Amino acid sequence: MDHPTVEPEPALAAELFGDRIELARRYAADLAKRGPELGLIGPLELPRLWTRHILNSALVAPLLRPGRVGDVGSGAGLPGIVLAIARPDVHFILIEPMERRVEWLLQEVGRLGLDDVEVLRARAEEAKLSPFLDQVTARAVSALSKLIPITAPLVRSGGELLFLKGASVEREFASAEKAIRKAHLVDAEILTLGEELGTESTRVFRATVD
Ligand SMILES: C[S@@+](CC[C@H](N)C(=O)[O-])C[C@H]1O[C@@H](n2cnc3c(N)ncnc32)[C@H](O)[C@@H]1O
Repeated sequence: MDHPTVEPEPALAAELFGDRIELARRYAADLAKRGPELGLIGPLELPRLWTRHILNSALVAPLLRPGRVGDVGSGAGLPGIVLAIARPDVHFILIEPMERRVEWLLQEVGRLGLDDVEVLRARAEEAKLSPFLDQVTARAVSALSKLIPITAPLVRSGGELLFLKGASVEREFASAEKAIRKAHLVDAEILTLGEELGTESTRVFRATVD
């Protein structure tokens, strides 16, 4: 069966990736070619591959600090690989338990020549990271009330959780009050990124580990 047409690259992509745009193009092409067959993205996502997936992830790049960032449940490499392309000054650890997805991530990291990226086959709750992370990202892994207890223990005091969320983020935030308190999170907030750029916005839950 033929897959739907892949979204043409939006003009904003070159602006967001700067001199790393060629790597982003290669990743988009690889994901479009292999993603559906490997079960990394549904074929119906191809017509919105850039806007919904790649740019949605890239909008978070300015929130990262130079340091160690873990991406929990990286799957196709969203946002981990996209962020590693956009921020070569950051050390990334892509944390993913599923073997086939880990294989894809390792291959893609090699193909793109992303030197400062490690791939760790583990569930977040079993990952042993030393030293602790400065920041952790996650996208489409689970609701905040479940995601916070498995990710906050990986982050150093003063480090941050940055979760890319959908329209349900306010509801999830309200239900995660206890988890936020138990994990000693402070300054928890919801950010909306990308509105001024005329693209689909990205909702981000951000909080600091006390
Ligand atoms: C729906 S996919 C999303 C993948 C990617 N983040 C994205 O936005 O396309 C969820 C991913 O989280 C991974 N995952 C689920 N539970 C996890 C856990 N406890 N620790 C780490 N990864 C987990 C799954 O294996 C899967 O690859």
